[in-house]
Amino acid sequence: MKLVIDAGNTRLKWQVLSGERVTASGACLMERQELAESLAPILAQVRAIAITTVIAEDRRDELSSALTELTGLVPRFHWSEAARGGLRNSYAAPERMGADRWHGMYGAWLRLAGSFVLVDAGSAVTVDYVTAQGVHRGGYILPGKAMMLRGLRQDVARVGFDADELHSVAPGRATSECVHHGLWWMWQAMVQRLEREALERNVDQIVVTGGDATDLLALGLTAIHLPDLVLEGVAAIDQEIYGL
Ligand SMILES: Nc1ncnc2c1ncn2[C@@H]1O[C@H](COP(=O)(O)OP(=O)(O)OP(=O)(O)O)[C@@H](O)[C@H]1O
Ligand SMILES: CC(C)(CO)[C@@H](O)C(=O)NCCC(=O)O
Ligand SMILES: [K+]
Repeated sequence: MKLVIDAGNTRLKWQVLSGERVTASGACLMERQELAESLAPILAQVRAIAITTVIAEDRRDELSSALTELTGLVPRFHWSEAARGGLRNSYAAPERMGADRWHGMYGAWLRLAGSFVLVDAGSAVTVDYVTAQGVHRGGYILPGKAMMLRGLRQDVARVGFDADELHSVAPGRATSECVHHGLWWMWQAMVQRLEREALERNVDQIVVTGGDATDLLALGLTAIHLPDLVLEGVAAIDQEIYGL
């Protein structure tokens, strides 16, 4: 059995694969204790570990040694590449691209025919355009939803608000409403822009993934929702290199 991990800035997501079949999955925070508890039921079966991550080097080293301690295995880290299987990166320095973006694009490239735009709504939001020929046209990096709220909470003195989200775009009449409606209003604008650009650029499909993808769908985005796309992409690459 192979353990595949996507370690993002907020959460770590994992799957256990038996051949190409997912037999278990989970998510946890990056702390040692949480990780050990989350993985406890499957640890004995793990024979290899494949990781995609965008966390900083010190946290990555901690994750690596925690996994080695738990399993006795040295995890295999996968990074962004210049090209693979017909998919081509637009970055002059491909290794600088977040591995989650590359692995998400590769997952979509393997699954879909035609051009696509991949929206990963996680801690940050990324938007990446890929042509039907597999050429990455480029993309965007934006602050994520939780990050936008945190920014308002931390960086302005007089904007306190409830944690409860309000899904409305009506102009607010109290601080909490103004903040939550404002966020929803901005995300609705993002949905409208995505749909317009997809038409203008002849994009066949909009693909969404990440913890906040359901918000985009709730706002009416016409898209394919593939929640495990980043894991799928890195699993495929690990298999191409090391086998099942
Ligand atoms: N259980 C959860 N814990 C934390 N965030 C969650 C959870 N469920 C949904 N979310 C939402 O998901 C977002 C984080 O998305 P995701 O889990 O994809 O992040 P990530 O993989 O850590 O991010 P990234 O890869 O961009 O660093 C947050 O903005 C939050 O609103
Ligand atoms: C943008 C994020 C944070 C999204 O998870 C990640 O892909 C990342 O850290 N990227 C590095 C910079 C880049 O992709 O150009
Ligand atoms: K992610």
